[in-house]
Amino acid sequence: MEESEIRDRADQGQSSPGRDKRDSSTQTDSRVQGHGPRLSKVNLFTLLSLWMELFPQEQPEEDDLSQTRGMGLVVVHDSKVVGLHCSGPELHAGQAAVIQHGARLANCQLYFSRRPCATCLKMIINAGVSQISFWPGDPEVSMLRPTSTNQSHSHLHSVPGCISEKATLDAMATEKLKSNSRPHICVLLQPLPSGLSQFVNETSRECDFMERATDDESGLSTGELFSRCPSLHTFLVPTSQQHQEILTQMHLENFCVEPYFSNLRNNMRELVEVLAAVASSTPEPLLPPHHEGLSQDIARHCIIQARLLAYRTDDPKVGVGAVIWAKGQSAGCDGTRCLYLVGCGYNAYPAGSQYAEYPQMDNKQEDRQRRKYRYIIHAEQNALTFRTRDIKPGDPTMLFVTKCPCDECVPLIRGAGISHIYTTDQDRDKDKGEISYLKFSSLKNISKFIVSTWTDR
Ligand SMILES: O=c1ccn([C@H]2C[C@H](O)[C@@H](COP(=O)(O)OP(=O)(O)OP(=O)(O)O)O2)c(=O)[nH]1
Repeated sequence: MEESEIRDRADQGQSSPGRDKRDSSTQTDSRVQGHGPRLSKVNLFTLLSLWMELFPQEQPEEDDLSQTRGMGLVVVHDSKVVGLHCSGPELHAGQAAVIQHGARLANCQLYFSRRPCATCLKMIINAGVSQISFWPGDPEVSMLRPTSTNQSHSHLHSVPGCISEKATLDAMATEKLKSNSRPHICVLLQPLPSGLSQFVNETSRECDFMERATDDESGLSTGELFSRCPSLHTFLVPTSQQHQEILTQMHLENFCVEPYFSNLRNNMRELVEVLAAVASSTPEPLLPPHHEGLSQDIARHCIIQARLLAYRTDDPKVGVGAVIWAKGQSAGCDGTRCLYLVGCGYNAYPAGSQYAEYPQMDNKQEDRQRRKYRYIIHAEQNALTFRTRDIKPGDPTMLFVTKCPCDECVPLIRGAGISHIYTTDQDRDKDKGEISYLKFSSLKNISKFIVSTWTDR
């Protein structure tokens, strides 16, 4: 369908500031030039949507009889993430977004981890979103699952040619909604920039979490990392035949033509592998028994979100990601229960300056005017500046950040009313001249959890 598209080039039609800057003639530091590639926005939003589908649930939300799968959803406005949602026991992710954002969904772009069902789609279209993108795997109303048996989850791959009437009717309705609606409904799937998989793999192995979690397993291959996260298999349709059948039912038969089909499956697998590398190198925290914040699995889930955001950094050398969640007074309407997103970000040059020629060098550059520190907005600063909700004094508000907050950020975090910080020991208590990390340790009245050991200090 012409509304559906697969982009063949990462960041096609968009600038790639990090790479442009790295190639510029002002680069003199070999470490800067050697920095890895970055995630495109589309890839970042796609990965966050897949990861949201796996948000830890109190009880499994999937209902074999209803055939409806849980889903993840990222709501984006002006290129900023304004909502992270997942399906819960009562509401689908799309419905939850309508309830939480209402008419503010107008002109937003939505990234779903599956093609949403007609029930969600009609409400989202009605809210006036500008674009709906979905992962081209098994849709929300599953086409892999047999209807009339009580087969377990593990059998749902193995039934080709068994698409239920419910799934077929849903596919027809979604197609009708799609062809009669204003928003652009598409598959936005970009290939990873070359070298990104390897970069994520290497940095995951080197990161604090992996070193401490699995000292003896530093040689794990991507495949092995992948096999440690079996839940990620849910995003890949097991056989080519089943996948083609599903795409055809979704009126995406043009995706079944070679070489596009093989490219599609390959791109999907590579993206899931990135998620596998990041997720499998982040162990569950060992939070102390008296801990009043989040459960271990939710804390881990959020730090993985921050780690994904870090791969979108503008800094040619150090990526930092931050995400802020708050706990409301009453149970929320989606699978995140009482938790709602406040904001998220990564370290980058000021918004809108992708073509600007800002200094990028670190402390090793003797000419201080060419150092980056006075120009880069820190991950926490972006998360706070572009927050989608106000921080309410009564609601515990949790910052997850992949690097120890520096002295520039600590007063902002305190001033904003953050009550819990989950971070790492990286550079803590160091004074590096242009940037120092001395204030964090003496920060009072905020609960601090250090990821390297995942204890409170
Ligand atoms: O709380 C913080 C602290 C730092 N940063 C970002 C800002 C800058 O983009 C980068 C600086 O990283 P670092 O302190 O590691 O300095 P470096 O000179 O780039 O690296 P290093 O001194 O570790 O070699 O991290 C944040 O986003 N949040």
